[in-house]
Amino acid sequence: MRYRTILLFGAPGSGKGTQGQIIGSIPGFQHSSTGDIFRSLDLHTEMGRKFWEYSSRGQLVPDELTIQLWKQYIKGLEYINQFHPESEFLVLDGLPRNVHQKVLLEDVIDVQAIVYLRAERDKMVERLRRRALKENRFDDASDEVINKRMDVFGRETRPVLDLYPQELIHRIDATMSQIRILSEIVTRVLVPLKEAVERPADESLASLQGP
Ligand SMILES: Nc1ncnc2c1ncn2[C@@H]1O[C@H](COP(=O)(O)OP(=O)(O)O)[C@@H](O)[C@H]1O
Repeated sequence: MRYRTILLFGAPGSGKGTQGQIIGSIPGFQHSSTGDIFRSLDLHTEMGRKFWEYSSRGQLVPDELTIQLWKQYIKGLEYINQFHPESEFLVLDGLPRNVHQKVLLEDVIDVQAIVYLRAERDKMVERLRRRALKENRFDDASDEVINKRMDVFGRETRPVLDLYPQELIHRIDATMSQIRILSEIVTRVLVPLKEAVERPADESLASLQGP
C-alpha cells in the first residue's frame, strides 16, 4: 500500500517546517521532514558526515542515501506504532526535492495534494538570515550558502511541481501570518481530504446501523 501523502512544497525559508509541525499535531496527520531527520543524525556517523558535507555547502544530499534513510525512518515509525498509514496522511516536508527523488518515491507515496508556499526570494532570504541567528543552523550561516540553496530550489526542486497534476497544487502566499496560512491549509486541503477518506466508512456504518 502506498502512503496517502500531502506534499509541503516551497523554497527554503517559506515556512514549510513551521506549518508541518503544527499539522503533524492534528490527529490523522503524520509530519515527516527530511531536514529534521538529517539534523537528528550523529555527525560522527558516516551518514551524519555526509549530511554535513553537502548541506553546509548548500547542496542536496545524494538521492539514494536520502531516500534510503527516509524509508528506514518511516518504516521505523510504523514499527513502533507511531504512524498508521491505513488511517493517517503523511505530510511530507522537503521530499521529493528533485525529479529523480520523485521517481524513486513513486511506488511508496500516493500524492493527494500539494501545498505550495510562495514568496519572493528576498523575503525568504531575510527569514533564513534571522533563523541563522536563532537556530544556529550551519546551512543558514552565510549569504553564499543561502543563495546557493535558493538556486538549487529554482533549478532542481521547483521543476518537480510541473510533473504533478496541476489540480493537486494549492498555491498559498507564504508572507501571510502563520495562523492565516494554517487556516488556508486546513480549509482548502486538510478538511476536504480527511472528510473524503472518512465518508465511505461512516456511510457504510450508517447502512449497517439502519435508520
Ligand atoms: N530530500 C532531500 N534531498 C537531499 N537533501 C536534502 C533533502 N531534504 C533535506 N536535505 C538536506 O538538508 C538540508 C536542510 O533541509 P531543510 O531542513 O528542509 O531546510 P530548508 O527547507 O531550509 O532548505 C538541505 O539543504 C539539504 O542539504
